[in-house]
Amino acid sequence: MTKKVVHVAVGVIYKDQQLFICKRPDDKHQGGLWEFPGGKVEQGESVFTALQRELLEEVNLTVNGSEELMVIEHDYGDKCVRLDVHIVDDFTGTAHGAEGQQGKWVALNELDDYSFPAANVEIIEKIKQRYEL
Ligand SMILES: Nc1nc2c([nH]c(=O)n2[C@@H]2O[C@H](COP(=O)(O)OP(=O)(O)OP(=O)(O)O)[C@@H](O)[C@H]2O)c(=O)[nH]1
Ligand SMILES: [Mg+2]
Repeated sequence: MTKKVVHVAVGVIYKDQQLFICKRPDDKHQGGLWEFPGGKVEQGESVFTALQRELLEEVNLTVNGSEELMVIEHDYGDKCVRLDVHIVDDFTGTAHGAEGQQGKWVALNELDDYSFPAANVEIIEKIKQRYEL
């Protein structure tokens, strides 16, 4: 039987050589680790609409446009995810953890100081290539 895959829209929020990241609540899947804001794509919803909805809910940003970076499938054992990762550099608003979670702007060359879920290793590699770090 094929495993159910959870489809997730993930936003790499970029401004002036920095990314906005959030800390996942301890009680959630991969809790306590840092993440790029985002969440599940609902039935019948486009990835871009999910991205807009999740980033407004989680970090209070209005996404005007985004660009696909990559799609990653990762099996955590307890859960299988498909991350549809987009670079978000066209947005309005001031980013903050709008659901009470910790959130911060981190310089691209300091990303390695933060622990992310295993699926994010590839994302971070790709970001480094893109911004020539
Ligand atoms: N948002 C986000 N999720 C990620 C990342 N990396 C990663 O493996 N995930 C996984 O993707 C899944 C989606 O997550 P989510 O918990 O944000 O979903 P959601 O916002 O819809 O929240 P919910 O769980 O309250 O419904 C989680 O299993 C999470 O562990 C990442 O960088 N950002
Ligand atoms: Mg989320």
